[in-house]
Amino acid sequence: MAHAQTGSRHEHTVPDDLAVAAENVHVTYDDGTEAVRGVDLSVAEGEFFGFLGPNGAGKTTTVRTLVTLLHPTRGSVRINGYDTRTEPQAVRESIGYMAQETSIDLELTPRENLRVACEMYGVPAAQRSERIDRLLDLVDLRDVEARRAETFSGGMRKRLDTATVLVHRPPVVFLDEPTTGLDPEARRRVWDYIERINDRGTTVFLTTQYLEEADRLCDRLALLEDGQVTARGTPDALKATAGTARLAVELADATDRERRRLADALRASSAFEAATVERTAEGLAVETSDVDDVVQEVFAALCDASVGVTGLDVGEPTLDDVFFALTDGREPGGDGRSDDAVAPMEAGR
Ligand SMILES: Nc1ncnc2c1ncn2[C@@H]1O[C@H](COP(=O)(O)OP(=O)(O)OP(=O)(O)O)[C@@H](O)[C@H]1O
Repeated sequence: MAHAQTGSRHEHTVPDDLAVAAENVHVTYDDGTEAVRGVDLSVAEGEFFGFLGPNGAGKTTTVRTLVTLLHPTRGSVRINGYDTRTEPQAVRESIGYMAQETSIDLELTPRENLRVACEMYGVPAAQRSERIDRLLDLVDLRDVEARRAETFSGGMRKRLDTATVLVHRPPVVFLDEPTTGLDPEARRRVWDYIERINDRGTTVFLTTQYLEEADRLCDRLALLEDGQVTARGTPDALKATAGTARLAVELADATDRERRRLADALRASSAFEAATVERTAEGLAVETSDVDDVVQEVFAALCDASVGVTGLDVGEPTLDDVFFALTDGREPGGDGRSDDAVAPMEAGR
């Protein structure tokens, strides 16, 4: 276990009705590296929370602090209402933590691994067998339950790993890059599984580098850069900050007269306060930050003006666009394309 410097008692109080409540958390390693510099996080019970950031941003350090493996140098953390500093045992009993490195014993079968986990987490003996059966079904390893894990693929090992952190039915699980290195099919199965446990009410705190999945799965996201949260919000809110979507309208008759007639009709409509309309070779392009309303307005204007349309294409911003812009070209979890320092930005809380 790595050791972080321990500091003075926390100066702040944090609410205890959240699954995760971190306030002004700093973590400085013994060599002076300030890996986490003033992080605030609140995750509600049942939430699916995504924690993203480029390599070395401090995600793993933060997660290890939340799960009591490191002490914050400054600041305070409550997990399920328990203080990580004064009640670490209660915190550990109420969480599951899957580290980046697998913690399963490759010499053992899935059933044996789960039995060991049940013992470790103090699952009552009478409940073990049924609980293990259900977990093996949930992670789709029932067919291979008698095989040693060393014969498993990376995806099967990850699924078994995820099952072992759930034997004590923790209300919150922390998953650090659970699908890195897996092929798309294996990744899909791990995501399905994580989604299922969240559907059953488990709070999920996930670090991942797969932004499409983060967009699909997470209720809210935080972006960590250089030890600080620089953006947070729902995936939709974050995408909205990336600015504009672009609607390309291809007209059957793209003469100047026809394009001007339609552009005037579009500009006159009320949804167009936040949109710009420009002429293109094929017809028109509309840039807007309010894509839902504006698409409807475009349709209405096209119909009213009886304009012939041969194509309509909507290009919406993705989380990749958002984070690529925010991190100055370094992708969250990616290999990094620039080492430049980036200015902290706040994208709505
Ligand atoms: N035990 C340690 N001692 C000193 N510095 C460390 C230690 N562990 C991590 N660091 C440093 O702390 C910073 C944050 O590292 P951390 O592993 O938390 O980032 P991360 O966002 O999880 O990165 P990755 O996505 O690559 O896992 C980095 O500069 C790293 O080199």
